Amino acid sequence: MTALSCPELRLIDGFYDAAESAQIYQLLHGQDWPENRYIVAGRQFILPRLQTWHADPGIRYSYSNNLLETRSWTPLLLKIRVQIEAFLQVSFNSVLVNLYRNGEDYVGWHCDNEAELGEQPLIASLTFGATRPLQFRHKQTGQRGQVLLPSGSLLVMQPNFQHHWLHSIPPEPNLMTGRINLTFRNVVPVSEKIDA
Ligand SMILES: O=C(O)CCC(=O)C(=O)O
Ligand SMILES: [Fe+2]
Repeated sequence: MTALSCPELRLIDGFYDAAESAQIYQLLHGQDWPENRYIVAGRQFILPRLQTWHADPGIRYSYSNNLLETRSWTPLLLKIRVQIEAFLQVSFNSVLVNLYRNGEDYVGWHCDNEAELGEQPLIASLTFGATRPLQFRHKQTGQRGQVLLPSGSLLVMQPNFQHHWLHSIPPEPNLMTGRINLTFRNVVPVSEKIDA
């Protein structure tokens, strides 16, 4: 199965050309990466990748706030954000940066459907460095597929993708090179629940 059989995914290959992508990879790789061990409620978690989270002032995201400090935008991340926003005609206020140091790093099956992303979470996902497959699996039917994400590609996850499908980047033990992924998101403040 290819991405074409998942109508909620749209892949734009070569959004950045090879030279630009290699340069962006190097610049992002050189940023300061935090420790991937976290203690939450007395338990230690080890993320099988490195992450940073960048957002506009005042934007809180429970997933990241449990694990990650919120950083401000770097000039490079801001430049990419502006380019993606102009292309998609959508605005984003945050980005999660994932570094898969080699094929041992991965992300397990999940969907990005936190309440803070709103009912219709469109996510723009950029890849720099090694090509890895994004696998997807239908929540009800179990139907599966994958799409290869080359360096410089932009994958648009349409809102219904998170409603109907789980996704993962599986480990690939023989892969020695790194991959950096940016997922641009729009976090909407969730109003406090008021008990009657
Ligand atoms: O690395 C990728 O392509 C996907 C990352 C992802 O699913 C996430 O950060 O939520
Ligand atoms: Fe995800």
